[in-house]
Amino acid sequence: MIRFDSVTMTYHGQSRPALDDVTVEILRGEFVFLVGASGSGKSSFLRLILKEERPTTGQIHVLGQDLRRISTRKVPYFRRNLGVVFQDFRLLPNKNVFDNVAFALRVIGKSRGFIQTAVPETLRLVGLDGKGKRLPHELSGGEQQRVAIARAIVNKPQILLADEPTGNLDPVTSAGIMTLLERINAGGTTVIMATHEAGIVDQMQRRVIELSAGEVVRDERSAGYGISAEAIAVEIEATDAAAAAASVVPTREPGATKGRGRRPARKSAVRKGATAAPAEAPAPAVEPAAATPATPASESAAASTAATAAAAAAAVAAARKSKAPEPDAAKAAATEAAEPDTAKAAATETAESAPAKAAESAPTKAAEIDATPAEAKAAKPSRGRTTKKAPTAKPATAEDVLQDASGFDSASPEIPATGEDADAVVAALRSEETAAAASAPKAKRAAPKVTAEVMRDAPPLYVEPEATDEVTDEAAAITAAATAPVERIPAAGRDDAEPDGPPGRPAPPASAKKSANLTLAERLGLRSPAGPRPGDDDQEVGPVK
Ligand SMILES: Nc1ncnc2c1ncn2[C@@H]1O[C@H](COP(=O)(O)OP(=O)(O)OP(=O)(O)O)[C@@H](O)[C@H]1O
Repeated sequence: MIRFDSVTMTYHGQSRPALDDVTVEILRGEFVFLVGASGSGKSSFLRLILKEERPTTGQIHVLGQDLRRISTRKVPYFRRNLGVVFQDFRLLPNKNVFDNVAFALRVIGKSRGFIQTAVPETLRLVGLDGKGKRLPHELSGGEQQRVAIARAIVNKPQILLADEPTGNLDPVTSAGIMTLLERINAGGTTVIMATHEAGIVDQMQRRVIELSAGEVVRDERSAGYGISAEAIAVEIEATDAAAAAASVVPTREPGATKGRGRRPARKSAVRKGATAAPAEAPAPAVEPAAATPATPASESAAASTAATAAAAAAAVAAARKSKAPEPDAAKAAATEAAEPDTAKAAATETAESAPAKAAESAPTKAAEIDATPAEAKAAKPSRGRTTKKAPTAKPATAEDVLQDASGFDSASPEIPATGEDADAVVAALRSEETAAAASAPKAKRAAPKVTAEVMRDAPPLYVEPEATDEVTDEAAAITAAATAPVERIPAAGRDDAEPDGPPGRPAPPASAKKSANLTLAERLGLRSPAGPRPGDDDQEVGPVK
């Protein structure tokens, strides 16, 4: 279904490839997690499948097509087989739920009748029945993501690509989204999801492809998030913090970060023991199918280091972004972040004071930076976590939606064939976006991570109807009574037989005579002949007399 053959992709102007000699095959119906540290190439992998980027070398086949052979003009049509979901939902803020989902269908020229059937059906599938008239800002984050998922699947794509779909959601809501994706996958859709959520990956035990510095370093069936992904994330963040510190503290201990420049994370993973958990034996080299669970001690050390590095980097970055004088505490913490021994102290110091100082001088900028003090604290009990960019639930532009949901590439001169005038739709949406900018939802902070416990305890998103319940049983009894075959008593066998039936036919039974005086509702069993019973709905179903 999807095949990468020795794919290397280097972005324009970059020296290091985002993906480096990647060869993988994903089969129809698989559920695949793409994991790896920030910058390891997950989004680039998804963009290549979408043909938003093209490989520098190597070949990609999707749905049996060599992507090199799909012309720019045909790309929108190719993308109709793919649904895409993002971390920041990308809904049209001034369109209600129904129209957000319908929009992609309108643009690709689906009939009004199709839309009227497909949209409610899909909303029901994602658990949003009855919410079609709500605007995105009237929904919770989880509901907004379900709208985005509904939009991605309404055209029944064969492949669903999800880039950090739970990154903006709290753990319980995230678990609900995962049950939804699982169900979509169970329906036959191939799902590829990039994520940092160790809890989700560990709990679901699906195929895991792990990237590190653009290379596939692990490809396991039924796997967890894996120690190497965590170690890489921790190491990179620590390195980032050290690099940030280096840039603001020109004269410091020469040995403090010697040889610790940003480097291929795979090598870092091998060195994890020396960096994140000095008390532990070095972690094993990354081998396919050889992920070893982290010991609690190494986990906690890793988490502390991650928190430290993240908080320090945030403080320094905030100060640098604001062009304000760097807070001393931030400098010190960032320097210390490179030293595992002082990680904990630095985390506390940084989390409590440095970002606060930085925020004083640049409140808006500081809010944009990842790893706030609260997050740094939240990171403590969890496994080594990365510090992704602070997710922002930004509203989509018309082009985004067209491109993401229906395969319209705004860079492409071609607009897919439409039932409505796509140009007009886009123009109208642009003006709506301008008006909506003021009411756009505020940026959210990253949610706490999903743990395996939360995944286990998450209520299913779909509530299957109860097989039996009181109302159903009662209704069934009434229906059975109303439709039960009438007992026919042969006229010859009755003493009181009256010759009132047509010759050759049995006379109507006594019950039939009696029923002649009943109302329609009574005859159908919808109303008791003895009058309403206690608790009966007193609405009339038919003429009483
Ligand atoms: N448009 C771009 N131009 C240049 N370089 C890019 C571009 N997009 C990504 N990169 C670089 O390519 C590498 C891989 O980035 P990518 O976004 O694929 O990583 P990722 O694993 O998805 O990260 P994250 O988890 O933070 O989303 C990074 O080094 C990144 O800086």
